[in-house]
Formats: sequence, C-alpha cells, structure tokens
Amino acid sequence: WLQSSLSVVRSLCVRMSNKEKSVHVGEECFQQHGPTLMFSNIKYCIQERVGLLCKKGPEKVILKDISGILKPGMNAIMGPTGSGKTSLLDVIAGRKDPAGLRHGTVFVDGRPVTNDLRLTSAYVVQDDVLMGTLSVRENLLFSANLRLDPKNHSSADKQSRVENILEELGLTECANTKIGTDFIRGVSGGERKRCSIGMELITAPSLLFLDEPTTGLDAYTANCIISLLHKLSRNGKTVIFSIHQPRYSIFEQFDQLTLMHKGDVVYAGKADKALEYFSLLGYQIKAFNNPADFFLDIINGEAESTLELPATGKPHETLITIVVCVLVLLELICATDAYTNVTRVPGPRRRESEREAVLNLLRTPQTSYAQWALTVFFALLVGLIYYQIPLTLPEGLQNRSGAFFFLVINVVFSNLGAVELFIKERSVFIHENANGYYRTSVYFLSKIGADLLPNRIVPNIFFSAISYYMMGLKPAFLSFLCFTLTMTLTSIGAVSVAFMVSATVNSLAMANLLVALPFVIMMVFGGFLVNLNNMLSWLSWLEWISIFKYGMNAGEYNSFEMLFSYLLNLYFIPTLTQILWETKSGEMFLQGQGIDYSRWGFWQNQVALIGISSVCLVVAYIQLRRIKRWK
Ligand SMILES: Nc1ncnc2c1ncn2[C@@H]1O[C@H](COP(=O)(O)OP(=O)(O)OP(=O)(O)O)[C@@H](O)[C@H]1O
Repeated sequence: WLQSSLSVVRSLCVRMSNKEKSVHVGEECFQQHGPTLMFSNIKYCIQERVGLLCKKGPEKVILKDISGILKPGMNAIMGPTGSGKTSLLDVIAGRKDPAGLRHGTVFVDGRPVTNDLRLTSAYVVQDDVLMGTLSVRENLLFSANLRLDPKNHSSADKQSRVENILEELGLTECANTKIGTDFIRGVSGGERKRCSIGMELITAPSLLFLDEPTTGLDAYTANCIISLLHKLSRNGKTVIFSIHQPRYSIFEQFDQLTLMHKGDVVYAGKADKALEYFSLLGYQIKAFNNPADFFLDIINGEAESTLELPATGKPHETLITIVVCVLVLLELICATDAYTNVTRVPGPRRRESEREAVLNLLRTPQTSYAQWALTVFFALLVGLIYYQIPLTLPEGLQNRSGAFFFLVINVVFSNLGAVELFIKERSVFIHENANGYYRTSVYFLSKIGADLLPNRIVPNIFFSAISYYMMGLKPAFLSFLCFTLTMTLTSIGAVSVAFMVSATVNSLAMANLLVALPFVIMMVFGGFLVNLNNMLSWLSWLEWISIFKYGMNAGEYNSFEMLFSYLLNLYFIPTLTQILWETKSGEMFLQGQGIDYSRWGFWQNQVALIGISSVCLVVAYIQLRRIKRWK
C-alpha cells in the first residue's frame, strides 16, 4: 500500500511539475478557453424494480461518490461497458433524473450549476435525432429558428450562423442533401453525426457534451469526428464525451482522461500522463499496444501489475480521492470567472417557436400514400359488395345494416397504423423537448394536426363519396354530408384511441395489442353482432363506450329516417316508393334496434363520438407530458 501510495504521490508531483509547462504548451494551440467543469462527491443510485408487479427492489449505486475536473479542451470519459460513463456524462450535463442523485455538486468555473445548464450547454445524444425528410441545411435552420431569440438574431443572422456551421463542420457539399429515412437514402453516417453536432452548435455553447460520438462509425469517420471536436475545443469549447475503445489516432487527441470502472473513477488527469501513472503502479504497456486498449485491460483485470496492490483497493481509492480533491481545490483557487462567458441561450421563444415548430413538423410528410390507397380500395370494395342496395324487403334492410357495420369496421381498423405516431419519434421528442426546442403542447397539437387532416379527414371524404353513391343510399346531398360527418367522426374517435395508446407505451408490439383489444370490444358491443337489448346488465355498459355503436346508429338513422326527405323531394324528386319504403320500414327497423327515433337520436351519436375523441386526446396529451425527459 505504502509503495503504491508513494508511486501515486510521485506521479502527482510529476504531474504538478509538468502542469506549468503543459499549460503553456496547451495555451499555444488554444485560441480561446472554454469553461472548467468540476464534479465532487457524485453518488447516483437507481431504484431497481423486481417481479411482475415491478415492486421496488434494492437500490443500485451506479456512481459511487466520484469527483473530478474536466478542463478546457478534449475530455474523454472511458471505461468498459456498464462502467457508468454515460451516467456520469448525463449527471454532469443535467440530463439524468435528479431523483437518483443522493449527493454531489457540479461546478462550472467554480460556480455550482443550476438546472439551466441544460439550456446553456449542448448535448449530442448517441443516436442521432434529426428529421430525415429535411436536408442538412434545413435541419440546422430548424434548430436556429427554434433556439435563437428573434429579438437578438435576425433571419439573416440565423442564416449566416447556419452557413458558418456548415463551413466549419465541412458540410457545405451535402448541405442540400436530405438526412434520410427508412425509405430515402440520405447523407453518410459521418455527415449525420456532424449535422447532429451542428444542431447543438447553433447557440454557440461553450460546453459540449457528447454521448459516444464515434459509435457506429468506421475508423476513418470516427477519426474525422474526433478531429472536428478537437478543432472546436481549441476555439473556446470544453468538449466532454464518453467513448468506448478508441484507436490510437483518436486517443492521442484527448487532453483529459477519466477512466471509469463499476461506477468509480480509476484515473482522472491528463491523457498523456495516464501511461506514466499506471507504470508507476507497476503496469507496463507492451510494445505496439494501443494505450486505450491497455487501460481497458487494466480495468478489466487482464493486465498484471509488478507491484502488489492492496487486496481491497480501498487505500488506493482513498488516495485517488485525495488526489482528485487536491486538484479540485487547486482548480477552485485558480478558477477564473470565465463562466460568465458561457453563452446563455435565451429561454425558448414561446410564440415564435410554436409557429416554427408547427410549420416544421407539418413539413414532415407522413406515410399517407398507403392510407390513401387503402381508403380508395376499401371504398370500392364496399361499393361493389353493396352496389345499389335494393329497396325490397328483406334484403334492403339486411344489406343496409350489414353495409354500415362493414363501413364502420373499415373506418375504425384502417386507423391501427396511427399507434406509430408518438412511438416512432419518441427519442426525437424527448431530446428536443428536454433541450427546450418547444413545449409538449406545441408538439402534440402540431403532430395531431399534421396527422388528422391529410390522413383521416380528407381520405374519409373520398371514402364516403365513393362508397355512398356506389351503394345507392339517399341521393340527397345533405344526407351525404351527414354520412360523411359520421364516418369522419368515427375515424377521429378510433384514431384518438390509437393516439392515446401511442402516447402511453413505448413499444410498437405492445401498442398494437393494446389498440386492437378495445377495437374488438367496441365491435362486439356495437349492436350488430349482439342485440344490445338482451345483454347481461353488468356487461351492457360497454355499449356506451363503443365507437361502433355510435357510428352505425348514426349511419342507419341517416339512411332510414325521413328527416331530410322533404329536401329529397325538393331537389331530387325521388319516387314515392322510395320515400315510403325508407320512412316506414326504416322507422320499424330503428325501433327494433332501440335507436332513438328523434332528431336528437342522430346528433347524440355525433356528440358521443366527439366526447370519446376529446377524452382520448386529453389522456394522450397527459401521457405525453408524463414521458420522462430524464435518462
Ligand atoms: N435508468 C437506469 N435504470 C437502470 N439501470 C441503469 C440506468 N442507468 C444506468 N443504469 C445501469 O448503470 C450502469 C452504468 O450504465 P451506463 O449506461 O452509464 O454505462 P456505460 O459505461 O455508459 O455503458 P455502455 O458503454 O454500454 O453504454 C449499468 O449497469 C446500467 O445498467
């Protein structure tokens, strides 16, 4: 223990004596200094859940009282998988749920940070969250429009910022190329990552956090990204990132290195001194070995020390803590007031950003083509099956009620795809909402608006027009309008149920299951498959929440009732037989079904459909608000 302690103290002395020299060497290449970030005694715990009922289990400590300094330049947090790199990054960047933080403080240039570090710093997540249908330039403009205050930044200013970032990140050539989606081939992985970084640089932050920026990139592209970060770090940005196993050309660009193992800091200091430090502890690197691999071998216990280390490792840990504390103290003493230089992003401009968010989100095309094709196909199918329904009994009545059941099934089940809406873009929403791009209400309304009009309302008008006139229902235009309204409200009711499920769960498989179940129950209690008058009383309440019931009742009422027959006479002069048939037989049929035979009997169904839709949409909004922004 004494030997290893002496080695560490010696290493500290070497580092301290080199400090002056390295600062000067460093200063030569730094054109501007970023802020210094310190974290002290961070302890972070996760409440584990056990069993099917997710009962509270034991608390798991994932960061164990750790401290360190992250200086202007390139700060790498390295360690094997599960060592706590991302957790540390998230805690110091203010992205991790504060409920798990037992104690510890983060300082930026000597001042304890508050919650608004999230708005003053930039955080690039591991999985790029970009809008695939927009080009690189449009994505950057999107970020600029939402995050820069129009009082201080004119459109020309925003445009010039975007152009500067494109230039700085080497994205000029692909500026007009779309990012790409599952269906569109877009920019390369490296360009994507650079665009993600650019989105965050728009506010000119001086603290830049990145979660594993090289993951998923080939060696050359990874090197380019790190070189880019290195360049940024020389221009007044403190770059802090987690990284898994960098190759040597990447490792040599690090200024500071924090090595982690099982939630503990094993080494925190200059990257180029780490080898020296471990050699003092008896670990010798083999020729041609990559230092980054060597450090991971040490952490994983695959490298052997020539010195006998304490079995528990505790004295060593204590010493490391003392060393880190001394460094923290020294830094605190030397800390400049540079934090005032941290660019504070103005709070997101509510009204402006809302307008921009709506506009930009509306520009994201939905997968409407399939919806439209499906709508026309089913309209033609219904039209052909029930082509010109006769007025003779009993087929006239049977076909009409069968047709409405089939119509409502089509309208309801064609909305199953809507469960994707809030699941597919959940990570984008969490990232943008946490970074203050827009409020939840803005996101919700723009997504709903962008979906309802092109995917539900307009296709339903076509669906109604094709099927209605092919089936040969009442030719009165007002009757057709009532039919279209019924089908549209039925569709909105069904899609609202899908939105509610979509905002509640985060797995598509689960969502499909949860949305199909209520639809099937609603179908059974719709009144076509079972006569609702003879139903078990304790089950019969389910009919009141059945979209099928309201859709079919309103449709049948509209088809059989003579409410508009005077208009029918007025405009279309139908045959007397038709009027008589539709009023007499229809009346009897409606009575048999227990459908209210009054004017309110028609409108109460529309009110009920609006009610169901409103409740589901409100619940969907509440569920969206409840989504955890924290990691
Ligand atoms: N929200 C959470 N819920 C449960 N466990 C968590 C949570 N966050 C972190 N952990 C656990 O904490 C430990 C550290 O996780 P973390 O993601 O920080 O590791 P990492 O070093 O970044 O790993 P990787 O390189 O695989 O991303 C892991 O064991 C992980 O399972």
